[in-house]
Formats: sequence, C-alpha cells, structure tokens
Amino acid sequence: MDTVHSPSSMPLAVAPAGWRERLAARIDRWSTSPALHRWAMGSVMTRWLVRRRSARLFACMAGFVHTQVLLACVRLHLLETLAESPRTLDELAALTGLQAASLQRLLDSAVAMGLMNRRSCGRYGLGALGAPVAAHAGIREMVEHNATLYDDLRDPLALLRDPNQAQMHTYWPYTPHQPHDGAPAETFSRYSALMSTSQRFVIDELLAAYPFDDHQRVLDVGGGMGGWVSALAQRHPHLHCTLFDLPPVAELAREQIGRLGLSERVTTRGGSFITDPLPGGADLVTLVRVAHDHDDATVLRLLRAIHDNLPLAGALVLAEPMAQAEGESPIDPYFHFYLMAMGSGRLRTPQALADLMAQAGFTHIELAPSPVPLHAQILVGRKSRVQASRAATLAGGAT
Ligand SMILES: CC(C)=CCC/C(C)=C/CC/C(C)=C/C=C/C(C)=C/C=C/C=C(C)/C=C/C=C(C)/C=C/C=C(C)/C=C/CC(C)(C)O
Ligand SMILES: C[S@@+](CC[C@H](N)C(=O)[O-])C[C@H]1O[C@@H](n2cnc3c(N)ncnc32)[C@H](O)[C@@H]1O
Repeated sequence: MDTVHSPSSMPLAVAPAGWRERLAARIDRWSTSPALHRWAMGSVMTRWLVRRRSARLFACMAGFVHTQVLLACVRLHLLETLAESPRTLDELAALTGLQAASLQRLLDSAVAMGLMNRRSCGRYGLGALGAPVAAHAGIREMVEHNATLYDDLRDPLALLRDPNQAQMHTYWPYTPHQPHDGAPAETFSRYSALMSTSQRFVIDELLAAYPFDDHQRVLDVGGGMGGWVSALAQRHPHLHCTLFDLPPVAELAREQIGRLGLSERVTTRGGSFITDPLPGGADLVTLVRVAHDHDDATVLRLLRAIHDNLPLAGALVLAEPMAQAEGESPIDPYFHFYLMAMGSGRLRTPQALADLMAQAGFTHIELAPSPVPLHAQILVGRKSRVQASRAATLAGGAT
C-alpha cells in the first residue's frame, strides 16, 4: 500500500477504491452535468441548493473585490465615521474628498456586504459586519497589513513556483530568510505593534478557555509586547509571569509592562528559543501564535525544551489558528498562503500539533473549547510520570 502525508503529517494508508470512491466518482460526473443543473434548478426541492452553491462560488470568485471594498472603507475611516452617526452620501463625499458618484458605488457595495446599512433620509449607517471593524483597531490594522499579502498573491502561480520572491519575507525578521541579528530595531517594533493590537481576540479566547487558578508561575514564550501576560496577571493577581522573546521585542515588552505598573509580577527575558535556554521556574508555559511560524524540527525542539523545563504536573497551553482536518474553513486558505509568503512555518491541524507535543513528551493532550475557534484553537498538554506515546489521542472534539 502507498503512503501519503496527511495534513497532520502522519503517514496515512491509501485505501483501495471501494464503494465510497466509486460513488464519489459517480457524483463527480453527475454534478458537472448540464442536464442535472437544469433539473436541479427546475425542482423546488433542489433549487435552494443551486442558489446556495452559486452564491458561495460567486463569493470565492469575487473575494478580491470584497477585500478591496473593505480596504477602501478602512483607508477612508468610513466605518469609524458611521459609528459616530449615520451620514448621507454628500456628507461622506465631503469628508472623504471623493466624487459622490464613485463613492456611492463603494457605499452600496459595503451595504451589500453587510459592512453598512441604509437608514432613514438616505443616510448610511454601520452594518453588522462593519461594527467589529469600527470597534477594533486590530482588525483595521490587519486589513491594511493584508495589502502586502495580496500584493504577493497578485500572480498566485508565480508565488507558488517561487515563494522566496514574496515581499512578506521582509516584514518578519525571524524567518530562516531573514537572520534577525542584523535587522533594524524598527522592523521588530513594526511587527510587534501589529501583533499587539491583533492579540486582543486571542487573549479573550485564552482567558475563557483555561483555568489559570491552579498555576503559580507562567512563562510565555514568544510573548511579543506582553499583551497576553499583562492581561493574565491583571485577571489572576496571584500569578507571576515571565515573558521570553527576541531581545528587541523583550525590551519593548519590558517598557509596556512597566507602563501598566506590572513590573513586580511580570518580568521579561531576551533571547532566542533556537539558541538559548528557556527561563526556568514556571509550572505553566504558554505558546501563543508561535508554533505556526516555524518548521516541524524547530517546533519539536522548542516543545522538548519546554517539556524539560516544566516540573511534573506542569502544563503547556498552545494557542494559534489551526487547520480544519477536512471540510470548509475560511481561515485555512488565508494562513496557508500567509505563512508561505512569510517564508516559514505552516498551518497545522490540532492533531498535527498534538502529535508534535506527544513526541516532545506531553501527555493528556486536549483541545480546550474556544468560544470563537477562528482566532485561535487551544491545545493543553501535561508533563506527567506516564510514558508519553509518540502519537497523541486527542480529546476535546475537532482534529
Ligand atoms: C442587536 C441584536 C438584535 C442582536 C445582537 C446579536 C448579537 C449578540 C451579536 C453579536 C455581535 C458581536 C459582538 C459580534 C462581534 C464580532 C467580532 C468581534 C468579530 C471579529 C472579527 C475578527 C477578525 C475578522 C479578525 C481577523 C484576524 C486576522 C485576519 C488575523 C491575522 C493574523 C495574522 C496575519 C497573524 C500573523 C502572525 C504570524 C506571522 C502568522 O505568526
Ligand atoms: C506571531 S508573533 C506572536 C506574538 C504574541 N505571542 C502574540 O500572540 O501576539 C511571534 C513571536 O515569536 C517571537 N519569536 C520568533 N522567533 C523567536 C525566537 N527564536 N526566540 C524567541 N522568540 C521568537 C517573535 O519575536 C514574536 O514576538
């Protein structure tokens, strides 16, 4: 039997074509047949399905236009403006300096996308999807940052043939292509500020998903500017925390933690988890949006170092966006291509990460329920006396 590499990186046996495969092949033939399409449109029982599939496919095709509508709204600060009060076309034209005729196309597109809605007297108001964008600077900064990714994706085949040509490489100084030693300080502060504003949702997920009361000392590896450890220390006043990150980032975190008045309980250490030992003494290590930036060998070395560093009964909480093992997911294509353009790491399924954790020695690996798994899914592993097996049986739902 052949073996292939599944998204979880575990070799899978390729089953010989059985009845399921034959059925799938038949459905493939049926579903591309114009006769079936005509029949499905004609029947009230199936018309809804044709409509829904057509709309979903159209959304795939039109995604670029939707992205640009959102970007234009963000660049013109339209959603923050409408959060203050609904406005007419002429008022918005005066505020943005755009001609009413072209601005109207943008506003009507934004209404069709749910970013805005129509109010009385011809005014435009904030729509259901515009509200979070107006409320969170982190989303607006990501929308702006994504312009770099979409430049790299302008010719998708060129990117697939030669991922090294992506401009996104230069944004992140810690990938194998960008040795961080020589990068200017500004490069670190730029990405750290972006991470800091976009971390808010992940912080809320983490605080909701895991009982931190049982721990005393937390080490946050790759902690960025310290948003997570600060929120943790504020929510759980008994905790002492250490943040470990590359020296320029740890320095930014130290300043930020000082500004929040948390320096007594939250300390920082500069270093690289690739070349330096991790600070000791923690009974809980958190790894938030770090593993997906690195290849399997680096992640495994880091997980082993974390495991060695923990006392018995210590725990690792790993949180980041994770891939769906199968089925549809809006985040998967985004992060698959983002990390390719970045030039390092990959989006992993919970099972693939759990397998790496098990190889590093962790046991009792579970997927913690996260309120909105889009921002991050959360894996918890323990250090125990039990001999860890190399492959994890993952409890807690999705793989
Ligand atoms: C009013 C009535 C009648 C009913 C109310 C009903 C109700 C309760 C509604 C709830 C409404 C509500 C509060 C909605 C809230 C929605 C929110 C907060 C939506 C948030 C969306 C967030 C998004 C889209 C975040 C996107 C994040 C991105 C794209 C992150 C990218 C991260 C990157 C690129 C990270 C890079 C790091 C690296 C390099 C991979 O390591
Ligand atoms: C995507 S950011 C996530 C930051 C933060 N945990 C968050 O969720 O916002 C990845 C972090 O890992 C840090 N990092 C990357 N390589 C590292 C290394 N070799 N040693 C220590 N930290 C590293 C980066 O400086 C950055 O702060």
